[in-house]
Amino acid sequence: MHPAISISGVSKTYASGFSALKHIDLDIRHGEIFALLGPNGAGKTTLISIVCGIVNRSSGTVSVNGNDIDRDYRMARSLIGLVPQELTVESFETVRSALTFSRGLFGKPANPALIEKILKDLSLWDKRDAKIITLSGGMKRRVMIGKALAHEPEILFLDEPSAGVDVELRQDMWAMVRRLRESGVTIILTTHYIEEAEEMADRVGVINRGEIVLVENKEELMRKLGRKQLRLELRQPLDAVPQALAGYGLELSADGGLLTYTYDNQSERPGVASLLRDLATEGIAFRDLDTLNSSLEEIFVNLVRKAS
Ligand SMILES: Nc1ncnc2c1ncn2[C@@H]1O[C@H](COP(=O)(O)OP(=O)(O)OP(=O)(O)O)[C@@H](O)[C@H]1O
Repeated sequence: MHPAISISGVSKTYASGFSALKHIDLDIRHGEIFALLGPNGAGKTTLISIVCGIVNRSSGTVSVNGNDIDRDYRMARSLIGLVPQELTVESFETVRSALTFSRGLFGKPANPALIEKILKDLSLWDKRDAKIITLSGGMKRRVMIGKALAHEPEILFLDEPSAGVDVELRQDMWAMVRRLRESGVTIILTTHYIEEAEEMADRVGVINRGEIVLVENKEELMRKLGRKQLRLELRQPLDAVPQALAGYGLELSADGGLLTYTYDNQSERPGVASLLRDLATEGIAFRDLDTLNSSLEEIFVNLVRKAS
């Protein structure tokens, strides 16, 4: 089976001479939610604009479910729905006619029942006859999503779906994107909100300065690169970490009451069980303990910093 999207050796140099993408290789699998994560200006919009045929690439090939975006442009494009970053809806059109029109652009026969279903799924049915100009920002964004879905694409691109969307609406949108995935749609979202990738993605691709720094299953990424901390609140403050525990690289708080042990899966440091045993041997008792996992945010910041 072909990947949903296959990007191979894609580069982009803008007319200004700026090299926005440098030899990108990336496959998107059917049915996944893939988050393309990167800071502002990393090249996310450029990459999806190339896949959607809006921006010409300088080199490389792209295919959508096996259809080359040059040779089989119409087929490739009809498999994709794009929700751009900026709201580009006709203000005086009604919600329902905007969706109906979008479907028509792809040469698909009218399907009022489908448009009704999409509007209901997006909680826009009540607004079906409202002019778009009268809607709130969050509703306009949902209209954009509806327009992108009206021709029944297999793959949906969401470019910065949370930009300018308040926290509550963001949750609604995430729930909606998950429902879409459950219905079999492959979803690629670009974001610089780590929270969004952490919340939604099956896989994460990190892009920085036009290069893919890493592509990884999200859980795996957090397991491999995430660090963990064990914090122990001591019964009796210590003046210093005993020599016998030097191998753990423990940190002692200024007041001597809190010991922190940082470890990761690649570390050579011994495990938690042996630390607890050694603490007991040293006669160090603790009142409480907790663990902290580093977030995708810390991992991301480290990756981007390293690559800079
Ligand atoms: N038409 C253009 N001509 C020259 N440079 C451009 C053009 N469009 C984009 N760029 C540059 O290419 C780089 C990548 O832009 P792009 O919009 O793809 O980034 P992005 O990752 O989507 O960032 P953002 O999250 O800010 O949208 C930026 O430095 C941008 O200034």
